[in-house]
Parts: sequence; C-alpha cells; structure tokens
Amino acid sequence: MAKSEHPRLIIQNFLSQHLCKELEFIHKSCSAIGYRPNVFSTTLSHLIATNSAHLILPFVPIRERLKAKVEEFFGCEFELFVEFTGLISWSRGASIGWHSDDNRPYLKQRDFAAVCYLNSYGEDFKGGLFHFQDCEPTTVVPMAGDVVMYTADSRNIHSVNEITDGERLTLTLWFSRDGSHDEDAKLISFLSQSLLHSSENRPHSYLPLPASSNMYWFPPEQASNYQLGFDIRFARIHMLGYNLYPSQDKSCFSALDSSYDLSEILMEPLRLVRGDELFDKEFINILHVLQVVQFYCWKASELQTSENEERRKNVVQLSQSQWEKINDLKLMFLKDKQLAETVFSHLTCDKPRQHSFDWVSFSAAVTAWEAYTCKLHKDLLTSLPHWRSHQFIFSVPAVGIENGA
Ligand SMILES: O=C(O)CCC(=O)C(=O)O
Ligand SMILES: [Fe+2]
Repeated sequence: MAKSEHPRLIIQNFLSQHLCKELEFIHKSCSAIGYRPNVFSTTLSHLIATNSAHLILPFVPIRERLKAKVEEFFGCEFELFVEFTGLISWSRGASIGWHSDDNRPYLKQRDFAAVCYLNSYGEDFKGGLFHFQDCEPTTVVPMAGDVVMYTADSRNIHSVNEITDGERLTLTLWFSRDGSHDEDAKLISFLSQSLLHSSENRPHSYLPLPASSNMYWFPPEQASNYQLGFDIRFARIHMLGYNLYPSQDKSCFSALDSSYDLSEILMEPLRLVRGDELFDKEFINILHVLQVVQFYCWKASELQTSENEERRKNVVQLSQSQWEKINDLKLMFLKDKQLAETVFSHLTCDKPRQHSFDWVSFSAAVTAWEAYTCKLHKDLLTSLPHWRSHQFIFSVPAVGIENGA
C-alpha cells in the first residue's frame, strides 16, 4: 500500500503489445475530435453511439486489472468505480501544463488516474514526455505497454511536454469512490437502449454508423462551414494511401454545389481506390471503410498471401469520369492536405514501410474484419444480460472460455 507523500506507481509491460495494437486499431478507426486542441478521443459511450458497442469488449479485462491494481496499491479494495475510460491521442502541438486531475469543480469526484501508454516515445512520436512536479520519478518516458497510476489530487501535480511529431496514444482511466459517477451504470443503460433499437431497425447491426460530421472536422472551429481543414476519417484513409469513390450516382453532387449537404456523402456507400484501381466492394459509409482499412493495417503481416491470377478479379481500372468524382471528394473533405499531413504524420521516414499492399491480402482483411466484428458482437449480446443484472461491466466467463482466454 502506498504511504508516500506522492503516492504513485509505474509498471512496465502491464499491457501486452497485442492489446496496445488492438486499442490503436480501435482509436484510429473510431476517434472523434477531442476536448483540447490537437487531441482526438474515443470514449466508450462514443463507441456505443456509433453502433460499434462491441468494440468495448477488448477494454473489459484491462479495466478490471487496472481497477484491481489501483485498489490494491492505494489500499482501497472494493471501494472504487471507474469514472471514465477513453483512448486519447495527442498530435503535433498538443501539450498540458502543470495540473492535478481533479483541478476543476466538475472533476472533484476523481480520486485516482491510470494512464496506459499504447505507443512509444521516439518510435511513434517525439516530445510528449510526462513529468511529475515533485519527487522521483520526475520524468516518465512513455513506452507501449507501461502504465502510470497516481492520486488525482495536488500530491501529484504533473504535465506533458508538447508533441513535436507523430501521434501519442494512451488509454486513460479515472477512478472515483463516488458511486454516482460510476461509468458502468451509464454505459449499461445506454447499451441497453441502443442495442434494442439497432437490432429492431438495422439488418447489419454490427456495421458502424457515423456521429454527426462536425465531430470529425479538424480544426473544430471550422466545423460550422467546412471551409478550411479536413475530415479526420477521410484524412486517415488518405494518409494510408487510399482514395474514396462515392458509389451512388448523384446528379446534384458537385464540389461547387454548396446546396448539397456535405455531411451526407460520407454517410452513404463508398468504394475504395488504390492507385488507379477501384475495389469492387461497396462499404456502407466512411466509418465502415476506415475500420476495414485500419484493421488491414493492424493485421497485414498475418494476412500476406502470395500473388496469383485471382488478383485482378475484384478490382477494376478507373475511368476518367470516376477520377473526377474522386477528386471532387478530395476537394471537399481534404481542404488542407498539408495540415492533415502535419496532424497525422507517422514518422515514416524513421521506419521501414510496415507492409506492402496487395488486393488479395486486402480482401482477406475484409473477411477477417467481418469475422472479428461478428464474434465481438455476439460476445456483447451474451455479456449484456449479465452486465445488466449485476449493474457492472465485467469479463463474463463463458465469453472468455469461447475466446480461448
Ligand atoms: O497522457 C498523459 O501522459 C497524461 C495526460 C494528463 O495528464 C491528463 O489527461 O490529465
Ligand atoms: Fe493529468
């Protein structure tokens, strides 16, 4: 139990590299604009709101382990509630000065923090060192898998240096002794409503549904008219080397036609383009594309297949008129390409290319994404009745056994 004047704990390799990568996949395919400049976030309620509630499941065991560790170390077994769980990424320019985590009247319920690093200083981003104001250790170098736990009060004043390159990603949780701030109760109630609703009305209940477009526009000050900046989902897809083609033929669709509701286009079916090839599969909306593309990024090394004659079966060559539509989309959603490159830079110059692209392994990723998603969706439907009856989010043993966990 912590007796120090500055109660804190740092544990290396608390999370597996596999989990770090899985949470990175979730964040890069689901995040929205965050609460501070140059910050993006994925909260669990945002996952529910965008019909991706099944993606809560990978968080469940780690939330349990973190809470147990915090309770053990700070000597408050069975007293704590998770108050907030979120994936938070900081891009170039983001920083936070000296503060404690309960330093606002509306944050007073926060008793403890746990910050898990999902990627690494020097490799994935530059800057972004964490500092405690008093006592050792004064500096924490974020490394994937490590966690820092500390009291949320003024005994642990801390800061984070400005990010100068790349995207720094954490899983951050706060814990409270106050049951009225229990995140689980709110999530279970939201889950119950939204799952009931979605299975009644939607045939593919596991497919993502975007939130309102302004939640994805960067910088957020421009989200009222979309004149400057970019859509973060579109930019992430573009940065990975893809273009998008709007499947539906809209005669009113034009980059210059301001009467067309921009936000609608990315909610509608889209197809994926690489080089001058169009992939012959329709995705239901941009979040669907983004999830599959990020899944391919995560799993590519496991999906490498040898080239064969089947390769060209599911791609077609783009025509001139199709190129025009692709460029129209780019003009609308990637107004400032340079800014997008700055915000989502990958330190690629320091790293060898992670994988080479081919449509055969990409098609395998589409199938594998569907299997991954359906499995989680099924596990969620199995878990929810248990969560509801206990009013508590926990790893349901039957689901764990099925997973081979
Ligand atoms: O990401 C970190 O290392 C700490 C972030 C932080 O201090 C906060 O969100 O309050
Ligand atoms: Fe903080």
